[in-house]
Amino acid sequence: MTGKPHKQPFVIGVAGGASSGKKTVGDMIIYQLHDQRVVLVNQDSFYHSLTSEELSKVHEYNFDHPDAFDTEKLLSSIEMLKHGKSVDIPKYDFKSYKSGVSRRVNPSDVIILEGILVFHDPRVRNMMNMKIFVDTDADVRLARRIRRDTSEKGREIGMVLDQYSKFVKPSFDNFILPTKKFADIIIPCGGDNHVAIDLIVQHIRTKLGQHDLCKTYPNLYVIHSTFQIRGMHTLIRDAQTTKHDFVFYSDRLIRLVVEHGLGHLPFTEKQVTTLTGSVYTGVDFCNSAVQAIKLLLKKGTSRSACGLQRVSKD
Ligand SMILES: Nc1ncnc2c1ncn2[C@@H]1O[C@H](COP(=O)(O)OP(=O)(O)O)[C@@H](O)[C@H]1O
Ligand SMILES: Nc1ccn([C@@H]2O[C@H](COP(=O)(O)O)[C@@H](O)[C@H]2O)c(=O)n1
Repeated sequence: MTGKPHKQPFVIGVAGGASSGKKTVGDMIIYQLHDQRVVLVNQDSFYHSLTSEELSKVHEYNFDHPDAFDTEKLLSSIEMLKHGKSVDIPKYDFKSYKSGVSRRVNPSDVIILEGILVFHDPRVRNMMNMKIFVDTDADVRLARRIRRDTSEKGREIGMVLDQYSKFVKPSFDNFILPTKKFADIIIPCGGDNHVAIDLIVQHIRTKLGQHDLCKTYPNLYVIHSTFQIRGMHTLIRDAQTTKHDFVFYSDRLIRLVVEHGLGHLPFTEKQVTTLTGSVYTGVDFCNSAVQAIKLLLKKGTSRSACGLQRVSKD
């Protein structure tokens, strides 16, 4: 076998009612994962094109029913991406009700699959590593829908309201809401919920950073790679880097490792009295933690010892 073994991407499903904020949540995750390869796939891309007969009676067509989507194509597309292959995903036109030219989607570290019914089919659900349901009140969803459909899709407000009461609301109650129970995370207020988005992104980062070694050694922690860390690694690998810079950046990297390690050591609560006489409650490393640092100092090279001494006085 040649080349690197293919690492399966992390697949996130984002479901919820129409205009609940699914795409907004997906975009916010992408924004925060700027240093990873992330792709957003929209279930809307897999709407069946309408036949001329269906088109002539478009007001009777239920776009909120699971049968409105080509789920087989969606499944095979996600399967391809999961196996590290590029795939052509159709572009759906809400005005002509037809699929047009495709866009090429390349394999990524994270795939976000967003759509009203992405939790409906168990085969699609089972491809997901994380399932998010965006829970937004019906009146907010309707207000956003009216604004969006009249301004972006050029539809009459009467038609939007008819479609809502005839298909959108009943389908939400019958097909979308029952899939909420499959969610790992339910986000109230969608894109306004920054706390939920931060927690989700942290979890994804942890999962992406998990090497196979982490499965063998459950107490192994991998420091999250930032542009700063990658920049310093680039510098210390560069044959053109001066000795002074090599020492400077190696030292900074060693300190980062030690500081990160200290964060995993046991501690106890400790109270101290400050110079002004008030009591401050902080933490104190346990004896075992200090012993561990001393051991590292004994075994360490002179450079790592230097880095260690800067973060631990003992
Ligand atoms: N938190 C929010 N506050 C105000 N408007 C929002 C918010 N989230 C989404 N929107 C707007 O509502 C509309 C639908 O949002 P979108 O994320 O596309 O929903 P969905 O993907 O669920 O249909 C968009 O016009 C978007 O700009
Ligand atoms: N030709 C179409 C296709 C779909 N819809 C509506 O779109 C909604 C789903 O999209 P979101 O991005 O809002 O999740 C769904 O409620 C369909 O009724 C449409 O109006 N016309």
